[in-house]
Amino acid sequence: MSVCIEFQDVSYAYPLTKKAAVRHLNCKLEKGKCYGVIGPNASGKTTFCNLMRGLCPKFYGGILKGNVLVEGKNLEEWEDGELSVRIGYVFQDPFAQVSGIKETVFEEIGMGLENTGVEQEEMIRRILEIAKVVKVDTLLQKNPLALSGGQCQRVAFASVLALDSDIIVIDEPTSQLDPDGTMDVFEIIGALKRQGKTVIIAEHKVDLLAEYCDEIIAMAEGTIIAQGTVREVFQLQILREKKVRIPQVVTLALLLEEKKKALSSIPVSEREAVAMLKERGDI
Ligand SMILES: Nc1ncnc2c1ncn2[C@@H]1O[C@H](COP(=O)(O)OP(=O)(O)OP(=O)(O)O)[C@@H](O)[C@H]1O
Repeated sequence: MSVCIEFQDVSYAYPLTKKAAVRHLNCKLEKGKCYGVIGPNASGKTTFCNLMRGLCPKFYGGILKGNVLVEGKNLEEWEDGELSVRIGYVFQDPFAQVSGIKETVFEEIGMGLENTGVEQEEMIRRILEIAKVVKVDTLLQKNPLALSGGQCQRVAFASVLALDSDIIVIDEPTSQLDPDGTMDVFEIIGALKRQGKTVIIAEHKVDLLAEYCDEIIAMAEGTIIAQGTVREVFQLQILREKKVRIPQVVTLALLLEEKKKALSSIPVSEREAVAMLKERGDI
């Protein structure tokens, strides 16, 4: 097991707030795995993402206690520029990600690459390739400030993918997207996983997380209440107690269990549930 991010008893309070946004976070994230971060509104998901990217407290200010280690090195030991290439970060608000200084989507996607020493030919090749993958190839000559929410979210995603970071943190990437756009994002996440990237994704769409993630980190009221495989975490009673959303298929399986009609195990996708029901001859 190779740990790439570790939280050691991390608590953090934003400036001018009395209550810490997150408290006593302890977790280890392994290289090459995909993590889904779930929890109700204001449970601390974004703050957790901001912490691993070093934005709290460097950008936001506030008080940090404990240690956040990236590749074994404490956050303070990382140069800002170095960390921003090592960890790609797709913000919750795509409009916040757009630089506002580039005139075309093409330039916007390439912006992060400009300072990394990538040769121009390679840079153009990468921008065109990624634009196709995230389906913004028809927008390349548009002004980034004239994009719709969904288009902006795709461009923000493309800018981060262009950096080819080993670790990619994505905070609610589908909030502005329709169902097709959402599926596109999850397909990209699947491709990133296959490339061996470490992906951390905060999302409310738990049904999709269950299908794509290796592990789930569940948060409530600023703390991590559970971490483990999708199957382990989603069946925990504490999630229901803390009003953490769980996949519909898990709710159904737990209900069947209550009625003494339990499936052979807890399914985490519709496909699995159908297979289990077929196996015992129910359908
Ligand atoms: N910039 C900020 N200044 C002060 N408090 C903040 C700031 N950002 C977040 N908070 C507070 O920190 C707590 C955790 O918020 P956070 O945004 O991390 O939760 P979240 O789980 O991502 O929520 P959501 O699902 O609504 O995006 C909340 O109480 C929130 O009000």
